[in-house]
Amino acid sequence: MSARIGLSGLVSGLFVLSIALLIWQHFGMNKSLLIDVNTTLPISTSDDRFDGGGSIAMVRKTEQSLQLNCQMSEKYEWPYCEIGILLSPAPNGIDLRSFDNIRMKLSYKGPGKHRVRLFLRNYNPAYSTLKESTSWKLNEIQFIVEDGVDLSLPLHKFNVASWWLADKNIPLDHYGVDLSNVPLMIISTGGNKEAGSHQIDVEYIEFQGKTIRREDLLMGILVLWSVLAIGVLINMLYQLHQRLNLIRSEASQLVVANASLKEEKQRITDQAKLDPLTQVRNRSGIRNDIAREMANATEFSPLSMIICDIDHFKAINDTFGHGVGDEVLMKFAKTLSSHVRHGDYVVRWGGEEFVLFLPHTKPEQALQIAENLRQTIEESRWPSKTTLTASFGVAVIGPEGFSKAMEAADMALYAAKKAGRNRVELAKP
Ligand SMILES: Nc1nc2c(ncn2[C@@H]2O[C@H](COP(=O)(O)OP(=O)(O)OP(=O)(O)O)[C@@H](O)[C@H]2O)c(=O)[nH]1
Repeated sequence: MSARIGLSGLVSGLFVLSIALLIWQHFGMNKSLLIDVNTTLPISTSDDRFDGGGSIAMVRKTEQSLQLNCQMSEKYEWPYCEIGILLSPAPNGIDLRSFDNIRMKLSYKGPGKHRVRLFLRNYNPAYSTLKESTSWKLNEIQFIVEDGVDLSLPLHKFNVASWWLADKNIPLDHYGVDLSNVPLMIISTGGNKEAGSHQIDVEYIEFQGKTIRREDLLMGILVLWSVLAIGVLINMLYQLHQRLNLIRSEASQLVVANASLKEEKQRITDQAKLDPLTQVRNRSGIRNDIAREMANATEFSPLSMIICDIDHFKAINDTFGHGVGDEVLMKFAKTLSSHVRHGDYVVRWGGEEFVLFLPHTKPEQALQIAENLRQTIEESRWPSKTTLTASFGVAVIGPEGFSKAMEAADMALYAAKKAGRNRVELAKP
């Protein structure tokens, strides 16, 4: 919850910051480079006499302007006079790319059209040499001066003089306007061939721009939003990873708990199948096993059963008490269990009566087992030095079913009891 509040706070904060920066950039963040009569930059003149012409240029500072006086002669095909202002000594010019506009106030007196050219010469070692300033790229713009009117020239309107490109054999890669390293600015008469006196007054020239360009600011804001988005994404992945780990650990705890519950359930189920006193099976604990053994039994490999009942057990209880009676029952069960095979079943059927189920055992074999048990019981030592005997009824669980076999075994037991006890009887077919 608090992370969500933190995130929405961050998004709102960044949104407000972005808007504030854009507004500030639009109305503020201004920078300028002003050149007027007070400039300390080195100023020079040149004219077409260098090219064989006869025009004479002179510059002076008046109270309000830099003044170019030009005695234009028609001797040269393209007569001109110009003022050069050294912005910075080559090869280190100034970078004008962060400016986007030039404001200026000029006035022009003289015959013909009052055209003026502004050159921004760019130095680049790829095509420029220090000695020859004509090798510096000729970025130019031409305009007509209206006296006393402020002019505004966007820098993107400049182009490179085509005659200069041809004259200097400039490779195609360098054809475009380049204002990244400008040492020299030139104000020149522009294509006006009328002979006579021409006067250009430069009141000021101001390069205007923004300390941060709109494109750069937008890029910066985009980067900020991208960083935020990536941060949020990484945080979400981290949170998901943490939750996944938590779920995994909870799942493994559940697996452990489930396994121990299963164990406990199995223990309780097993316990429920046992007689609590003697720890042999009880009746309900044998049901499924007997059903299975009956299904597996065949005529040649039958399932036999022996019912055995302690003789005169009541007398033991009466003589020695129930505690001794219990001890006798426990030892009796142990004796039965230790004298049958693994895979046979010993069940306390109730009171002092036990039933043995013997898979894959024929009646004569069951009879022999019962006889062995009878002898063992008779010969064993019993608690309180009492003597003990038991009677046995043997039967086979045949196709007639369990109840019939149980009935037959019970009758055999009854016969054994009737015949004097401590005997084994086989059920009548
Ligand atoms: N100590 C003890 N006695 C039990 C338990 N279950 C049954 N008895 C006793 O076992 C005795 C069984 O007596 P009877 O059914 O008369 O049989 P008997 O005395 O063995 O006589 P016969 O079977 O005819 O030889 C009763 O006194 C029951 O109280 C038990 O868990 N512990």
